[in-house]
Amino acid sequence: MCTSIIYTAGDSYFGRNLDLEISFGEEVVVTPRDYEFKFRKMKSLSHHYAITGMATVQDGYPLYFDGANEEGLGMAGLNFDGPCHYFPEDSEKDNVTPFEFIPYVLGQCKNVSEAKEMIKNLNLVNINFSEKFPLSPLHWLIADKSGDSIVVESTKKGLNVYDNPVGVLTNNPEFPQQLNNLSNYQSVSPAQPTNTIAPGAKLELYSRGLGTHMLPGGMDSESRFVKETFTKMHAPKGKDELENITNYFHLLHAVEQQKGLDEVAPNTFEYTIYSDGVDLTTGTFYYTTYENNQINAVKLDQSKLDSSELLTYPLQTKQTIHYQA
Ligand SMILES: C[C@H](CCC(=O)NCCS(=O)(=O)O)[C@H]1CC[C@H]2[C@@H]3CC[C@@H]4C[C@H](O)CC[C@]4(C)[C@H]3C[C@H](O)[C@]12C
Repeated sequence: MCTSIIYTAGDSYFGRNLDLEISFGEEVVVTPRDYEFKFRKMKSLSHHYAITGMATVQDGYPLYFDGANEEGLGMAGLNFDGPCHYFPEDSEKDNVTPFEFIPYVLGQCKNVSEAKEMIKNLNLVNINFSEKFPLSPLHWLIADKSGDSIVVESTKKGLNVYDNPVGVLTNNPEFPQQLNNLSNYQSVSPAQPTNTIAPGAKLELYSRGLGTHMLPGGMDSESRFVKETFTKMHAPKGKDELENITNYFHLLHAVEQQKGLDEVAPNTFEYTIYSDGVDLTTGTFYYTTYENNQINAVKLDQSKLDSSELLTYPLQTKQTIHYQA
């Protein structure tokens, strides 16, 4: 399971929680403008927008989980096992494999509307990266620095693109159902409720925060979708980058999966391996890991972007405690 958001407060911040039981050796990877992206069925891209994100590099190829380009367009792949369906090659369409989808879009599009245009003729073709990295069932949140976002889902019906009015994506079910389910929680509120259940009876407001009493708190994707939407929609906007990025991580950590709570096989637990966020205006990439909740960052270094070599930054997973004298 995973959660991805776009949060606009001054700048826009885009990223996700990666919830899983194993790691793929992911690290922060910057793909400079002249790295040659080879595609299985499309012409390669020898010059493109630079991309920063979380990826595992295999055979010299950055397999991005999520990331953003230098123009402020971000994209994240989240598990979508069940409804997800990829198609055989279609000679009428632009055939892009799921593992190429992030570089294909972020390499060429500046914003959500350009991405929408590019996706119109796209076919997510069922070709895997390798035996070791088989096809994975994903859907994607795509967002830009204006705060706009869309969801892309490839199902038996075809390639579906949905406008996302809440800027949140988790996992199953299909996006229209996730949105529909929010109807059940319309009355969740930061304010204390008024008594509409039994207007004549005297009901005590025995606690603060009673307006959120019905807010779900489970690890499942529907619960996280509702909780994250409520949390993000009511998030304050800070006065500077430090406040905003601090708020941003509070938003993602609100749906963090702690170890021990989501058993996916006997005695094996899925948990939030990392949380990350890119400032879509400056390109600074921030992250925390389960082991280290200090915020780490990689600044976008303009002087290194006109190159063809990947830049990699291993995750800092050691917690540092600031002992006071
Ligand atoms: C599993 C993760 C989603 C997290 C999640 O939702 N976990 C629920 C698990 S559970 O369903 O609850 O058990 C997703 C998110 C991004 C994915 C990588 C994308 C690049 C590459 C694409 C290739 O084609 C296959 C290998 C590849 C490295 C992918 C592996 C894996 O698929 C990643 C990590």
